[in-house]
Order: sequence, then structure tokens, then C-alpha cells
Amino acid sequence: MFSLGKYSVRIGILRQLYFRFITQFLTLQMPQVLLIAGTDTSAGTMEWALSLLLNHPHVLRKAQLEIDNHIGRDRLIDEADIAELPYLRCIMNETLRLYPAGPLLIPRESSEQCSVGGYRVPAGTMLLVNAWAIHNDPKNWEDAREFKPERFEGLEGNRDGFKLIPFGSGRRGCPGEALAVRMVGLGLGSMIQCFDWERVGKELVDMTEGLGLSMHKAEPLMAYCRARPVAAKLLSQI
Ligand code: HEM
Repeated sequence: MFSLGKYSVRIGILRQLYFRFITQFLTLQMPQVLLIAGTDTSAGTMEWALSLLLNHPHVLRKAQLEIDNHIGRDRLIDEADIAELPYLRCIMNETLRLYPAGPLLIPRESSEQCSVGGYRVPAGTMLLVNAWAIHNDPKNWEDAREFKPERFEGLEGNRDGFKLIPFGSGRRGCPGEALAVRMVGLGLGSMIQCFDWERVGKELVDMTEGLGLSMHKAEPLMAYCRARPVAAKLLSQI
């Protein structure tokens, strides 16, 4: 048994799970790989982001204001707008920090003996990078468990050294990163632009994390939404 922050697992079970996951992954054709790796991660990130926004309505209002100011009320948000919406990017980074879709990245194997943080790692050792623990470590982040998109103001891209690594790093880093940022940005941005969102009740949205190799919500998000005048106007033109 070993502990990886909140991930406390039996190494044998983990090895088996990864072995099954990786062998299945390797037998898939490239389009299947891209679909599997790209859909759950992107959809899950949007669900976490909207849940966080519902629990922090002032952040939602600020994001809506940014979109309204930048885009106006005569057209829908477009992929090209994402780069011009820094606060929306901050929300995405903060969501991926708190709830990284791949919390343990993809396992590595040491090709030769090395030393990591003072520990001797023999050649052929399976190595897991606990991105979740790095992202939520109070040594790395002030108010680590708080949702504060402003902490990323001024940051270019989706990495902050090795403190923020939602897409992994190096040769096996996520090849879909650029697409994911555009798709999550467009999906989330459209939902914010076109609808007003409210929680179903007075209680906060349940943010419990489900079990699994990817980070998904234990309880699917339920929310009320109302089309904003901009959406009604634009949809009536279609
Ligand atoms: C929010 C969305 C996404 C997140 C958070 C995410 C995150 C990750 C992470 C953490 C890894 C492991 C990287 C590592 O171990 O260094 C990974 C691998 C991968 N991702 Fe993504 N991903 C996302 C979207 C996508 C999309 C849209 C695609 C493609 C259409 C994609 C394709 C892949 C593939 C093929 C791999 C395996 C790469 C390899 O083993 O060399 N991902 N992703």
C-alpha cells in the first residue's frame, strides 16, 4: 500500500488497472484513441468548470461580463475569441488545477537508474506523477483548495513551470492540448454567453470526486439555465 496524497492505493491493483488500460489503449486505432482520450477529459473539465462557477456566482458574472464586453450582443463566441478572453482562460486553468482530468498522468518507466527527490529509483521502475497532489499542494499554492481564477492573471498558456501540468509534460505530454483549450473554451464560453445559470437548490453543487483513473464528478451536475436575450436573438436568425 502506498499513498499519493488523496490517492491511497494498493500498488498491485494499480499496476493491473494500468496494464489493462494501457494494453487496451495500444490495440486501438488512432481515431479511437483520440476520441477516447479527448472526449471524457474535455467534457469532464467543462462539467467541473460549470460546477465551480455555480458555486462562485461572482466569478460567473465576471466571465459573462468579459464575454459581453469583448464580443458584444450580435454574434456568438468563436474559437478565435478564446485567446482574447483572459479571464475565461484563468477559469479553465484554475479548474484544471483543482480537478485535472488525468490526475496521475500516464505512467512512465525509468530507462536507467536515477535519483528523484533523494530516492534511488532502479531502472525499469514504474513511475507515477501525481499531478493532483502537485496542483493542490499548499507549498505550491496559496489557499490551494480555493477556487481563485485570478491567481493565473498574466500567465501565458496552461503551464506554470512544473506546478501546473494538467496536460502532462515531455514527449508523452497530451498531444490534444491545443485542441482541448479551444474546445473547452468554446463550449464553456458559449454556455456562459448564451445562458444564465443557477443552482437547483440553495445548497452548493456537490464537488465530490468520483473514483477512477480520470477525474470525474461523483454526482453528475444538475443546474437551471435560462436563455439570455443574446441567445434568443442569435438563434432566431438561424
Ligand atoms: C481538457 C482536456 C484534456 C486534458 C486535461 C488532457 C490531459 C491529458 C494528460 C494529463 C495526458 C497524459 C500526459 C502525460 O502523461 O504526460 C494526456 C494524454 C493524451 N491525450 Fe489528452 N487531455 C485532454 C484532451 C485531449 C484531446 C482533445 C485529445 C485528442 C483529440 C487528447 C489526446 C491524448 C492522447 C492521444 C494522449 C496519450 C499521449 C501518449 O501516450 O503519448 N487529449 N492527456
